[in-house]
Amino acid sequence: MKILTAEQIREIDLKTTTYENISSLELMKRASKAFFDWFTTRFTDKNLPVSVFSGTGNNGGDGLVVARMLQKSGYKVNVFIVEYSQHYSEDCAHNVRRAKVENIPIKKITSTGDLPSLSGFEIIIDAIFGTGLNREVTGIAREVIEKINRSGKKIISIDVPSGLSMNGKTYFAVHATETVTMQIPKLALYLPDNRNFTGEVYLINIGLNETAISDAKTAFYFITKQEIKELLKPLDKFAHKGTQGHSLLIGGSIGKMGSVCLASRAALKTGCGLVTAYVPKCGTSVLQSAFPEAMVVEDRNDTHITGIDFTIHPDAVGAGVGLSESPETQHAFYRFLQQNKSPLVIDADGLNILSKNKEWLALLPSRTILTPHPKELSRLIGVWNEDYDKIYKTREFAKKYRLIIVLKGAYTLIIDSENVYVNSSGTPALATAGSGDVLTGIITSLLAQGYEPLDAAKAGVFIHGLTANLSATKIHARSFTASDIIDNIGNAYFDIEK
Ligand SMILES: NC(=O)C1=CN([C@@H]2O[C@H](COP(=O)(O)OP(=O)(O)OC[C@H]3O[C@@H](n4cnc5c(N)ncnc54)[C@H](OP(=O)(O)O)[C@@H]3O)[C@@H](O)[C@H]2O)[C@@H](O)CC1
Ligand SMILES: Nc1ncnc2c1ncn2[C@@H]1O[C@H](COP(=O)(O)OP(=O)(O)O)[C@@H](O)[C@H]1O
Ligand SMILES: [K+]
Repeated sequence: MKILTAEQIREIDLKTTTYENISSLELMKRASKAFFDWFTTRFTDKNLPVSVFSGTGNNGGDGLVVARMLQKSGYKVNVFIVEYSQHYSEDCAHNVRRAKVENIPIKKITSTGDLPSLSGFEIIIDAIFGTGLNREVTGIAREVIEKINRSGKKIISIDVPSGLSMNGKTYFAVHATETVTMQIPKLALYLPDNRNFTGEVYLINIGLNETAISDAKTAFYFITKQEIKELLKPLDKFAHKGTQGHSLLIGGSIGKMGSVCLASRAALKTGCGLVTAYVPKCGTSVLQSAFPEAMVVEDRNDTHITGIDFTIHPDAVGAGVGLSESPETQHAFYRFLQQNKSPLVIDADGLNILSKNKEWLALLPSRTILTPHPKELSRLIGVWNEDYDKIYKTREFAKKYRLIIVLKGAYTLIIDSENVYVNSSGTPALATAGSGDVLTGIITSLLAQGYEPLDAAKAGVFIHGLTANLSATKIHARSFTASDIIDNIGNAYFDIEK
């Protein structure tokens, strides 16, 4: 699914009205009805007092239409118009008139003295600014937003939290508890810098014209379940373990053997036919008792890897989990990179070793997948100022070395030399020890099964996240562990194929 800019969305808006021969007012009604449906399925108690804060543009117009629909269906609604400009958009002005005729309580806020008490309201609907924001929020709009943010109430933003910049760092905006955005994902909603503004983000379909959307060019995408469903290959009736791919996981050192166990088990559970773990001697019995399905190739050294010599022919290699950064291991890793021809995933200490020896990056096969968390990324590419800067620097880095970067986070980003993909699955339950090791195993397995590196990264990240979504009502987020991710990979496949 495409992530688009405010300008592109405006164009799609316009094209929708032209192609479908409807007025902009009609489109506003469609959008507001979609929000109304979302709202009324979640908040069924019509006695909860609702306040709608509307601006004077089309986002405000949406707020007014929503207020009208809510009152008509029996909700108790009050509207506050934040008059930051005397100039109302045509559709907003129309809906102010309609709301007055329908006797909805409306109050204008033009100065500090007009600021209402919020204590009587349970829910605040924020429709002050949408994607039309084009400068810093000042004056009365700022005062209203400060008051809303201090209220401690549930704040539901229509389209975007008012004040959120669509193309740069945001310093001041509504702190929404939920953002209900209209059909097209906006990059700003998924950036960690904006986590205090967006709350939980929902996408609702408002019936924008599909041709208009497909005409829009972009380098930013939101990964959806449908897309992953389409890229997963069916299981061949005549499959046998030799046709399903052989994953090799290289890693582990004394005290850190769990990481390779997790990665190896995740690889097998993701569907490759064979898994071999390459570990130091101290890891052999650990691995074989924890995970009997795996084969083990043992390093000559006891506590950490010093050789990386093997005679098997893996279809993909995942290297780096629990590896350690001792000088002998670094040297072994260098020699491995010199010889390796298999598709490759590098994580954890593998990344740290590369950060210390940046010239080795040139040895990586084209489309190697690196899976850093933000700290590991900063060791590789240096520091950044804010999220947009981080994304562009990462894309440059991916381009320079022909890599695919999986930047882990609440919304994991997959970045190659051209495009940026935002993952849509996952919950904070994944913030648990070994979660990243499991991801390495999943992606390595998909690579071994013959998926293109970009597809392996997208599907792997999506499946990994989905295990947490599917477990949300069965395992409390606080007690969800990396092993629970592995145990739910099968459920994730079921859910995707549904
Ligand atoms: N396809 C879709 O998704 C659909 C979208 N729809 C809805 O339209 C929304 C976008 O509406 P919009 O373009 O009218 O802009 P909006 O955000 O309401 O701002 C209003 C005006 O405020 C002004 N202004 C800007 N910054 C300012 C500031 N800091 N302080 C003070 N003033 C400032 C600026 O005007 P200016 O002053 O620059 O002339 C701007 O034009 C969108 O988010 C969605 O809710 C649906 O209705 C239909 C389908
Ligand atoms: N709040 C969150 N929401 C969704 N996913 C998360 C969240 N926090 C962490 N994750 C995911 O969990 C994994 C953590 O990986 P990593 O930081 O390498 O952990 P570890 O080193 O413990 O294995 C990543 O895939 C990341 O995207
Ligand atoms: K808003």
